[in-house]
Amino acid sequence: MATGVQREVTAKPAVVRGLSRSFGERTVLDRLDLDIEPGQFVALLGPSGCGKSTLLRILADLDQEVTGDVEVAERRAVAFQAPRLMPWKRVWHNVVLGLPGRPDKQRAVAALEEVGLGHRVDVWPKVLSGGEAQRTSLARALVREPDLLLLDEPFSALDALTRLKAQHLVGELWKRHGCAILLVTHDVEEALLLADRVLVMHEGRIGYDRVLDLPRPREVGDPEFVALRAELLARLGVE
Ligand SMILES: Nc1ncnc2c1ncn2[C@@H]1O[C@H](COP(=O)(O)OP(=O)(O)OP(=O)(O)O)[C@@H](O)[C@H]1O
Repeated sequence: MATGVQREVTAKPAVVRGLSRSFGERTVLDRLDLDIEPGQFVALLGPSGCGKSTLLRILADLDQEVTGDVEVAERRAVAFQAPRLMPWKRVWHNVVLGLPGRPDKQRAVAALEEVGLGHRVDVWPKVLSGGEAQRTSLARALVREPDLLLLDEPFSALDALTRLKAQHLVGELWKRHGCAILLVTHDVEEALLLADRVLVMHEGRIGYDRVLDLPRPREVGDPEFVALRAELLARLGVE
């Protein structure tokens, strides 16, 4: 994998125009527009049921029942809230599952080492802790060298400390790989700690779109951080 290499990617990893998706009578996405720039870390917030996962699934090409235009980088990868590992394959094999050619263990090991799981290569998924399973899922995404990494609440099932560590890891991996990331999250602080840009969905579209120019590493106590958190919570109707 392209460890330490910032790949030159010029095309936008996602361009969405007039995207609509309905389930029966209910319109979940309503003529939504979105551009994601190369290497940009975008956090997507919004109340439960507003359509965040629906949008992510469409970008991952897991749902094609849509109207509108969607162009997404061919090299994309997804990690979900539940790691979805195959219990009958060893951890390393899970990482390279679905890649063309013979399962490449060396490649899997490199990816697992990158997420701090060099010691878990040969075990079965059932012995992994929740945080380890989630990191395996990240390794599986990164081994595909994506231009766009789609993350659907990847940390929400983790305890607070493991979650902080996983957030830090994602920040580091993003810096190293230079891929664009779309992170669906409920957590305003997580969005403000990690993202370059924060989106809030509202009535089936992007209702709020803000580029963050906060210096990194971010500090939760920083006055600008505190002000942004209040602004976002107000947007989300949590005042
Ligand atoms: N396959 C489906 N069939 C019917 N309705 C669906 C389907 N998938 C999603 N929905 C509905 O679409 C709406 C948006 O769901 P979605 O999972 O995208 O929301 P979300 O913003 O990700 O929510 P949460 O934050 O709770 O995960 C919900 O009302 C949901 O019930």
